[in-house]
Amino acid sequence: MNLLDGINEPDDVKRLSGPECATLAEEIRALLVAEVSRTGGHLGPNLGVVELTMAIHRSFDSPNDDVLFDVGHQAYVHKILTGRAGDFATLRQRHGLSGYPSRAESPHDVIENSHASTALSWADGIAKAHQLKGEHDQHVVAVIGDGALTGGMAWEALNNIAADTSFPPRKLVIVVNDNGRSYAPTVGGMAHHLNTLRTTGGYEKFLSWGKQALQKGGAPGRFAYDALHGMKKGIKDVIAPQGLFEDLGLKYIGPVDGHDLAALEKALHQAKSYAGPVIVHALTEKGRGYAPALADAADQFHAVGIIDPETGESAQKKSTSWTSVFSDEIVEIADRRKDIVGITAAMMIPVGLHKFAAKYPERVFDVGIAEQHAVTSAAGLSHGGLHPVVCLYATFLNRGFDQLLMDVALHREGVTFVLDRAGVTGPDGASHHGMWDMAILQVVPGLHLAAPRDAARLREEVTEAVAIEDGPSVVRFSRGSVGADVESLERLTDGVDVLARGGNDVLIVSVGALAERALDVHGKLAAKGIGSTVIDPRWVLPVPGSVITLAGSHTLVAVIEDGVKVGGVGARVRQDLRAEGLRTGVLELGLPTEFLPHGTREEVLAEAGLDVDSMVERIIAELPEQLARPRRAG
Ligand SMILES: Cc1ncc(C[n+]2csc(CCOP(=O)(O)OP(=O)(O)O)c2C)c(N)n1
Ligand SMILES: CC(=O)[C@@H](O)[C@H](O)COP(=O)(O)O
Ligand SMILES: [Mg+2]
Repeated sequence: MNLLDGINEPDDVKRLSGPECATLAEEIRALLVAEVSRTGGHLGPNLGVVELTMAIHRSFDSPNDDVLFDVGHQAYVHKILTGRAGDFATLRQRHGLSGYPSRAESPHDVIENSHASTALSWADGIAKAHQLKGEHDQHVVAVIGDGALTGGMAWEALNNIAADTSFPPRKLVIVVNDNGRSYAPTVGGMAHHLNTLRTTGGYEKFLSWGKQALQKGGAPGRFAYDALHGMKKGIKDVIAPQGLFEDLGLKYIGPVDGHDLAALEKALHQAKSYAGPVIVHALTEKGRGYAPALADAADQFHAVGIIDPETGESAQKKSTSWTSVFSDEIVEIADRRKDIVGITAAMMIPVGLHKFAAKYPERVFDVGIAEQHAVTSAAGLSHGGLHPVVCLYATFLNRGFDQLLMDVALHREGVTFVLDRAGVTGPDGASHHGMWDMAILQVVPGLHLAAPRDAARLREEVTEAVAIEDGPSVVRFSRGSVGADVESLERLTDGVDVLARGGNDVLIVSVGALAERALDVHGKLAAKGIGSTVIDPRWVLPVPGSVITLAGSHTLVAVIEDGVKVGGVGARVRQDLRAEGLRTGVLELGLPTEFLPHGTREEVLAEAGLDVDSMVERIIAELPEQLARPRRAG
């Protein structure tokens, strides 16, 4: 019988002795390695917060106290301590445990959104609500990583939290989980400050460290140390971010060894008793206790697939990913064009800029988890005569929409956006599906958006995109493996590819990576005596003219797209048809305006009605009505 079997809620952790806690930590790490190596997930981040999460749940009273996790990818230990240890075999699977906090799973879970840098704003709001409602015994604890602290929202929140002059003061504890990494080492001035603390172990210790270092230098060293001590205030503001935090009006406690449970609990109890907002700075190690993760220089097993638990080696068969195709193509483009520069928001390898950065380090910028800054700094780079390629996961572009609209498009700056993980992604769930980009971007004046159907078109359309210099260009593609190339029968003058011909009952407009599926629909319709033409516009926004022309000669247009149908390409085709006075029916086969669950990409697409059979059925059901309607208005 292990201790984990007896952990069903935080009180069960509170009752453990110190040695028992050490045993429990070992059991938790063993469970994480055993289960996550089978399911895939955020192994490294969670191995790094075992003691930290235990200390939080031993020091506070969730769910009466709110325990928040920024991003939430590091909440597996929280789930284990709140009664879900037995569910990890279903992690990130359809109807299984979410990889992020989930209110449907537990009252202990609050933030489901996996977009970084939001937890402090949540905490500020909750703390204000407790205060206004007179709930003065409830704490809000927000765990935020050093990476998420590079996001602008975190500083907007800190600015407000620090302004709290209310009485009684709000009970808000910010736990900085500082492992020095996002995926790779965290970049930026904040990281430098935190690193200074990490290396000198805190301001006071910094001075004694300085004293020893300087006194080794004899009399001059002693003089320098005295001068240093005399500049205590100045040094404190420059060297120790507690100066940064304390100058904001926030109490700073730390740095604390994030793997020393007793020290953590001492700091958290000190924070709990402090009258006002307080920061506890914990130093942790991503991948702690698991040698393969610690040996992984790239990202210390930030997000793993299925791996061999003994070696950490991938146990999945190798395949060509969309990202790898882009990663090679952008280097070839960078070879040809010296004005091309790349920008990533703390995801150099995941978005495929690492090869570009390795060959031309001065031409690739990692701005931290700061998509808004990434987009507007790209407008600046363009204004300065370069052509930036901003590489993000599609879902994270949501955060930089205003900057794209008002800094890039309004000024007609030539910036290219490469959106990886566009469409249904799968295991990361609702806030990770990249399903809104085509809908929100179709309102941007002067924007061109391409959705490549395969590797050949990806290479082609990225090259075409970086040639657009008078406004934003976007290329969006899926997560995971890219299929075989889908060749066209003919390319029309405006770049639209005809993939199949077979009659004028239906014009199937295939957007992006769903081309093979569109051809399967074509084949199944033909087997039922329904003739269709399949086209891939390649550039879907604005809708090419030949799409509208072809639609005018078909009974029904079916637009298949891996994005929300409200405001999607299908909706745009309908608008453009009506503007031409054409009454051709349009069937928008896109995603519903819903938050879609986690699962495999196939499962989620099927549940959204984008499996082949469902689409065939919907087209057949729609046809009779269209056949009975006049093709032209009036
Ligand atoms: C807005 C946004 N951009 C990018 C990401 C992708 N992402 C997930 S976790 C992560 C790194 C987070 O680093 P940190 O906050 O230090 O947490 P750690 O993994 O080190 O525990 C990134 C960039 C995200 N979730 N949200
Ligand atoms: C939490 C986060 O945003 C990323 O780590 C994400 O989970 C990675 O997704 P991929 O597995 O698609 O790279
Ligand atoms: Mg980190």
